[in-house]
Amino acid sequence: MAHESRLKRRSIFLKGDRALSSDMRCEEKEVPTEVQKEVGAVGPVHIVLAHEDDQGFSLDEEALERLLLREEVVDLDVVVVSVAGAFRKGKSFLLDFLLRYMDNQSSSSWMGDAEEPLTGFTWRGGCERETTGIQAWGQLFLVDRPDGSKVAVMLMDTQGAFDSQSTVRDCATLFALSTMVSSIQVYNLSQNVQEDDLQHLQLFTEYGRLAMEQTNEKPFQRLMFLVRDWSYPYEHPYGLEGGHSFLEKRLQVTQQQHEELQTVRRHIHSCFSAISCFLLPHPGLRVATNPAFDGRLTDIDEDFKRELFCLVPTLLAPENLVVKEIGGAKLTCRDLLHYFKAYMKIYQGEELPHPKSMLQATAEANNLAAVAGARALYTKSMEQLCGGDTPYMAPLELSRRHHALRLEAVRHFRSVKKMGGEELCRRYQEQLEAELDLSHASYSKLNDGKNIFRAVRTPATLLGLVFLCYAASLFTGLLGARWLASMCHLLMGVALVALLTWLYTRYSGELRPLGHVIDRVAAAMWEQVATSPGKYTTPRLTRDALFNGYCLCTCPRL
Ligand SMILES: Nc1nc2c(ncn2[C@@H]2O[C@H](COP(=O)(O)OP(=O)(O)OP(=O)(O)O)[C@@H](O)[C@H]2O)c(=O)[nH]1
Ligand SMILES: [Mg+2]
Repeated sequence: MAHESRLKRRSIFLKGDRALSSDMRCEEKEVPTEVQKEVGAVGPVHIVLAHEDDQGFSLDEEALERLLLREEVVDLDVVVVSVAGAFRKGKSFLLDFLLRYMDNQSSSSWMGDAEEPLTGFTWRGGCERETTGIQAWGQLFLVDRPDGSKVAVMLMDTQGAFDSQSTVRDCATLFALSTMVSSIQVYNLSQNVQEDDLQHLQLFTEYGRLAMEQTNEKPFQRLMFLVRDWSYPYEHPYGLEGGHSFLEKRLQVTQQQHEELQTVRRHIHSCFSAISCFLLPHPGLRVATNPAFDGRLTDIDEDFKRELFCLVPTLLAPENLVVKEIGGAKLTCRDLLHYFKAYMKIYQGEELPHPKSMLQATAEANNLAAVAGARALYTKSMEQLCGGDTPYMAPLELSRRHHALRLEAVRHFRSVKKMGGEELCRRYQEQLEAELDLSHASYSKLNDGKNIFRAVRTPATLLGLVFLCYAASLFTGLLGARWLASMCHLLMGVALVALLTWLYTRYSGELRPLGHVIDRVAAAMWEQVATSPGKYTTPRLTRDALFNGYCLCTCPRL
């Protein structure tokens, strides 16, 4: 029965066929869903589509709904097994063996006939990438677990990271997404676990964690480091136990380690509830280099087959299946659909920062550090010159000193060695200059605030107005113009109330918007008087001169 289903699959998705031209292979990729609908055959389904020309990814909601909302699975707890890692490292090839196991769970000969080509998820030799976006197997497998519960198992294949067509953001998005929706993530590596593998895992999982709600729990479930082509069985034997001792050593945190190495390891431990490692031998030269290899078992080395026979049940045996949980709650297929949509929306939005390449991130960090150093230099000197505790300073002098210090800060910025080239350096220099100009504006305001005449401007204006109105009311009263005198009285009352209100706002710190309005009205009146031509001529006060206090002795009104 399982063999029959494999045959049906193969008749439609014979992937190892080297006779196919690359164009034909492209057409083949588009066919599955249509064919599936017509003849009811099962194949890989593109659930996350990768778009050309830097257009990012989109979720094929219909395809995902067809998969997860099927009557027989919709309310079952879901187990999601995903394989992710660098491109061209045998991920899809491995997934096809996982498929064989799921197709034939109860048989010990699940690996299939010796001469049967390997089919299922598209795999092939060559150096160009094959899988794009995220693909799921077009059928969820029903499994009875030892505790009597029934679960639905979904197998997921992911676009390989670091191919020459994807940005760091693309790789991070796909890896993060597959980690977020899977309960078992297989991190597929070649030959060893290198420090950069751990750093990428850190970057990608952090990108995933960022898009999830913050909880104290570990955000992801099971992670398996799967090391392909392991060549040192004399140090750590193949399989799970060798993997365990190897990984323990690799992820060990010691006080002697540099902080950077410790952080990476702590981060990985903090992200997953369970971490394991499996060391898989090389499958043999026919698998790796023969263009006519179609996946048949006779062409694969015995060591590889023996270890594969142990690896697959480690992931998929009923007792080893892990139900997908988010925030401690188990997910059904229906729940998974909602989470998938929600996560996809977050990655399509703009609120998440863009992960960058190592050089780009380092260059930006260099430039930012240089900007910070230059800004600190400027701020320190300006604080000494016109900080909160220093006395009022002539604005022209302040402006002159600002320009000198700004020049010095820019010179300091340019003298620091930075990565990223002239273009990036210029961009950050412009940012620095804009920041220093802003700082100058706030220092100028602070300085203005220290000018005693500016501080008393509002009460002086209002008091002046009160006296003026009082004098006018007396004068108009004497002349017999009683209504005019009443108007002057009224105006005097308004000015008095404004003065008292202003004093209250300054004393209590309450009703600040009202105090601000009174300040602005008083300032407008003051300026009106100060700049009225012809009335106050000797000397004519400019606004700056007035507040500078430069012309104090020659200004009769002050
Ligand atoms: N060296 C080596 N080659 C393998 C192994 N498993 C599969 N291959 C070969 O690696 C090649 C690529 O296999 P795929 O399964 O298409 O690789 P992939 O990681 O899915 O590639 P992308 O979809 O492009 O990311 C094929 O020629 C396989 O025969 C392995 O364990 N070691
Ligand atoms: Mg692939």
